[in-house]
Amino acid sequence: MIVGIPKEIKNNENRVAITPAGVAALVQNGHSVRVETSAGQGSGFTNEDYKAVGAEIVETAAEAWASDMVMKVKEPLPAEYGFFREGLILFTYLHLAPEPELTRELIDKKVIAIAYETIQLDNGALPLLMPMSEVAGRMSVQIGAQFLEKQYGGKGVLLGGVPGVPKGEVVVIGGGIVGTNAAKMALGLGANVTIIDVNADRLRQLDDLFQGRVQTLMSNSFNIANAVKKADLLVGAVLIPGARAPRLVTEDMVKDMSPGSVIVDVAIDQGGSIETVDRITTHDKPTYEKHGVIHYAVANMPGAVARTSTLALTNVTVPYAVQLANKGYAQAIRDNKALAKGVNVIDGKVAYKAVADAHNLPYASIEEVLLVKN
Ligand SMILES: NC(=O)C1=CN([C@@H]2O[C@H](COP(=O)(O)OP(=O)(O)OC[C@H]3O[C@@H](n4cnc5c(N)ncnc54)[C@H](O)[C@@H]3O)[C@@H](O)[C@H]2O)C=CC1
Ligand SMILES: CC(=O)C(=O)O
Repeated sequence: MIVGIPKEIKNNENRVAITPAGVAALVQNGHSVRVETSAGQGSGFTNEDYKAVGAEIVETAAEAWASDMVMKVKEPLPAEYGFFREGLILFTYLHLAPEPELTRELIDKKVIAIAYETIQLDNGALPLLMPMSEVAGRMSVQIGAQFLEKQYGGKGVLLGGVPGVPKGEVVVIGGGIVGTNAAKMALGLGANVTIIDVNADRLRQLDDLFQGRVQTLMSNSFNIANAVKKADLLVGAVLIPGARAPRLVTEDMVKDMSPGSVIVDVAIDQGGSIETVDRITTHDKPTYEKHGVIHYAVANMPGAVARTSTLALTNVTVPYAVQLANKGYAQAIRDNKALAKGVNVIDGKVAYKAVADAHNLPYASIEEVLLVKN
């Protein structure tokens, strides 16, 4: 199989979908890899690094896309839709629930679109989302701490406080991978931390993990309103896999926050969990202010720490890419239930229920689609 690696084109997206180690793994399995020139630059990998392990360097995005399978990091942007074609395997983050136009293009062009973020193990874990959630969760607090500084428009609160002065209040909604990593960083800085989740078992685990050093709260609008009101830094970290993020923090709750507080809505890639997060921001201009509160809503946070993120991402994506390349997508999906859950669009049908529901489109299970192919 020929595997293509285009250069990422999203604002400040410095990650790349494969490292030289990943190229080596595919080449050892008998595949060819085309890497668009300088695709690895932002992550510290040169064309020569890729050539040394057997990749072909191609000059244009079109040449990289003219492959059997394209691996990317971020969802394709409109400038890339022209490269879609029937039978192309696209293996990348897709976040289709808030992206009707992209969903329609993938359906119409009959792309086999496999989303990193919905590949799911039997225990519910999302192994290809996890490393980037670890990165974004950790970043959310360092970013929030920065924007709380006066010169960035913040209220001038140091999250750890100092002896004799109150600590900052960090409220995290969603106690999964992003939320846990945000809490670790916030505790490390010495802040008071509250984690809100809808899953009582998860709250128990968090209470054990942090040995009572965080306040856990059941997610309901009463608890959220009270917690948000006192937050210096609010981190949005909820997820219902594949679905549009639930809007848990209302505009009125944001109005109740004190001026100069900061919201980091990590869940923006699934549409955002806070009512006043009404746009996606970029690393170039990461924040806007509403009701006196600073809002940060960058959908590719890990792109800013690309070296770490590319290594962490490709550690988990490449083994699945090798399966897809070795077996072909249909057999790979039949053999690997976790991978099958990654299929969002195939043969012009939406094969992930939450995505179909988000767009009021018909849903066809992957089993049905594969049966027709037999
Ligand atoms: N902006 C960015 O650059 C990045 C964004 N993300 C996003 O961050 C979000 C969180 O990801 P993970 O932590 O990996 O997900 P996760 O599945 O590990 O955790 C989500 C948590 O939300 C909780 N939850 C669901 N509904 C809730 C509700 N109504 N109230 C309170 N909690 C609720 C779940 O019980 C779960 O514990 C996702 O949208 C993910 O795509 C991840 C990485 C980078
Ligand atoms: C998860 C995701 O969307 C990202 O890492 O950019």
